[in-house]
Amino acid sequence: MALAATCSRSGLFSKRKTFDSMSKTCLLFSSNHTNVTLADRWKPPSNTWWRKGTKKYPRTDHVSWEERLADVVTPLWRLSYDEQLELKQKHQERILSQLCGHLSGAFQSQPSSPVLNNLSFPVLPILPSPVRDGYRNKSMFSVNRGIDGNPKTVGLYVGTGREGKIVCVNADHLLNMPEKHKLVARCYQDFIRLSSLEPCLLFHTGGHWREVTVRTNTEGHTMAVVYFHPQTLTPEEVAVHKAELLDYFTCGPGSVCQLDSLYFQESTMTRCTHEESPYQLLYGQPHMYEEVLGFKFRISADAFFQVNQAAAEVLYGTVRHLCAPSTEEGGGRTKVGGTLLDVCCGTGVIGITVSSRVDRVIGIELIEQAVDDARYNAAVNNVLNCEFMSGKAEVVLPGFISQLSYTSRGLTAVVNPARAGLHHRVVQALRNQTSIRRLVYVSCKPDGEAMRNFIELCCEPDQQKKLIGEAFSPSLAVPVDMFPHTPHCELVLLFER
Ligand SMILES: C[S@@+](CC[C@H](N)C(=O)[O-])C[C@H]1O[C@@H](n2cnc3c(N)ncnc32)[C@H](O)[C@@H]1O
Repeated sequence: MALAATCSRSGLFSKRKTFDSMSKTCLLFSSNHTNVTLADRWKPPSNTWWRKGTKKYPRTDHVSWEERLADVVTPLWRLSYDEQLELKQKHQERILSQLCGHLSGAFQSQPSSPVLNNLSFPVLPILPSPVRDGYRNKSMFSVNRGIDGNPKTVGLYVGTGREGKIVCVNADHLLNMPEKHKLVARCYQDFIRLSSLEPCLLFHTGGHWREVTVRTNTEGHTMAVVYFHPQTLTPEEVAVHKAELLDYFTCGPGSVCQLDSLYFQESTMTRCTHEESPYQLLYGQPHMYEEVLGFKFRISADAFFQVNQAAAEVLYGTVRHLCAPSTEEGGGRTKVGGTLLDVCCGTGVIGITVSSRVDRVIGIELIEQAVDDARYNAAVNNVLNCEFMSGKAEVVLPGFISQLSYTSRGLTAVVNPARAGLHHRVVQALRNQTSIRRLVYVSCKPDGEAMRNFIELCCEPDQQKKLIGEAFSPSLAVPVDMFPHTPHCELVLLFER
């Protein structure tokens, strides 16, 4: 499909093209892929084997561990950025083609269904990330055996437990990693090598030092969170090692990192929330702050924030436009009004950036710290029409959605779940609240569980699945590149009915 070639990749709201004019210039979605391009030929590099003739050999002997790590974490690093975008565009088109395939099958018995008639919808050209290298504002480094066998190595993994071989490789050469994150990882490695405690490689085999997460913001502020398995240590013994860690990063060699916050979490599970095991502030500021579309956001250690701040502005600008497409009239923006339901709202970024265009925003979020941030963020930005509810959306939403009275200006939903997608009960609640005419789905993995959600939003009414409300139809797709050098991107999909 020639879509990527025919549409400009200038920013969504660039001076040359407005959002509306771009959607008109794009070809309509079609599943006929005729042009074979680099994007079609590209295959992810195999990290375990290389081929010579018909034989396969383990790759360890000719490819460095660093190169193998780059192939795992940033598999597109050998391609130019234009080639990367072309590849991602094709990939998103294939996913949308699958969705259309499912839906056309599902509606075969109803040839006059509006969903079937609306299966040609525009897919805009992928919006590029304004920053391509060193863009990550959050990195998590593991601790495990390095290339030289040293178990106190801090980096990222190559290989899997299933293959029986995991090697922890320093991440210094990765294109998406900022210098500050590399520096903190190196210092943490030096620290644990000095420590008398062992690293925790497998929970059941003992050891204490675990991952470190590093977060930075546009102003260069840095937060580090060190995860620690207490095993059988007493609180007094743990306190000694916490003090050593603090001393190392504030007065010792680690002070070169100039940390603004140092957190410590004693955790016996892969991931613990603040409620399960508190994030203990050893030093500095409790929060990070970031600006998005002119609003200031507080981000707690436990809260989600998009990993690429510059691209997040592009994403949230797109989402705002699709949630509340206000127009400029007489020098000012006309308000769209109505209520916006922000499901999986995190620190409230989507709701708050849309707030001036609607009458009311209701956000729902699982992580307590993120909900506290969202309430704080609304208040600090003087936004008075947002309220945030904490809990699982599948528990909270079905209870109150039917009480949302229909206002003449309507009800819009925006959902931005984690990779696991939305719980079936959330889809049911959204679909069966007929006041919702417009739904914006933001997904970082549209070919995973999100695809199941798309199908449930658009399939024929199904009494058994309690999907009773009128079906939605996809009407516009906008891929946004949040993760240069990787095959991933965000997909913003507008559904209407
Ligand atoms: C991809 S993040 C998006 C956050 C926010 N929309 C943003 O742009 O920053 C997904 C969010 O969903 C939350 N979440 C995960 N499972 C949830 C559930 N069952 N109910 C409500 N929120 C959930 C996560 O804590 C996380 O904050």
